[in-house]
Amino acid sequence: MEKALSVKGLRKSFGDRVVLNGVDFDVAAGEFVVLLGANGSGKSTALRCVVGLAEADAGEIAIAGDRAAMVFQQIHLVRRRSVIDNVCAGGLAGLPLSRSLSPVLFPKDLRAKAMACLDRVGLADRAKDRAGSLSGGQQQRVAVARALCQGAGVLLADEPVSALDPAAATQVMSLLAELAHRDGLAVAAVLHQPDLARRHADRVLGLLHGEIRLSTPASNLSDVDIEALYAPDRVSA
Ligand SMILES: Nc1ncnc2c1ncn2[C@@H]1O[C@H](COP(=O)(O)OP(=O)(O)OP(=O)(O)O)[C@@H](O)[C@H]1O
Repeated sequence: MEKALSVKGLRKSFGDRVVLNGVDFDVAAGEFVVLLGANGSGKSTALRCVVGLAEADAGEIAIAGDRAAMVFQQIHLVRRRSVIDNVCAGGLAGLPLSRSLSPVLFPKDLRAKAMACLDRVGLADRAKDRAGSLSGGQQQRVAVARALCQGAGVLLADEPVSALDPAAATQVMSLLAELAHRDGLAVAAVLHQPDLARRHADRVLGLLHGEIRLSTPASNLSDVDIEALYAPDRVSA
């Protein structure tokens, strides 16, 4: 499969704390990868380096089309604006400067693109509603639509379901899997739920002590793998 995202030798420290100590991984177009690891193992930092929110100390990051979009646990919609306006905001960077400066009324072509993204996440019928009136799960799907509106081939998600109830979490995970499998995006999500990774992802990567220590087909993820990531001292004792 074609690599859409390739990360090699990624290093990042905060002061004396080495968080990423040579992280290597790839995500192919059409693949859904989940990154697991204990609190503080550097999962978010790795995604933030890929999307450009943090600056890596060293390493190579290659992104097909040069652009990755990201969704977060904190959804950050503008609650008072309509759903469609929130999705349009994802496409602003793609407009010429003169058309992006006063986004009170978004251009017609951008609204059409945003509607297609909303349709993709199953929320076209809620386009005119206030974003704050949607449930948490629906808001996260709007955030995914906003990310899709950026037109990136790589979609990153940092704990996208941690604030959602089980049914909404399943819906968002199914959507991420579909975006990979049906639409050909490369999708990488940080999760704290190994069971959801098993059910929805293609491959699981495990981060420990600043390195990728596990790479396995998601359906093969074992309890021993999980224990080795979250309680390594117990496994080696
Ligand atoms: N901007 C920052 N300044 C200083 N330290 C940071 C910064 N961002 C992250 N860290 C530290 O880097 C380490 C890794 O953080 P990161 O958020 O990447 O971990 P994580 O695996 O995503 O954790 P969690 O599962 O708790 O979200 C932590 O020790 C954290 O305190």
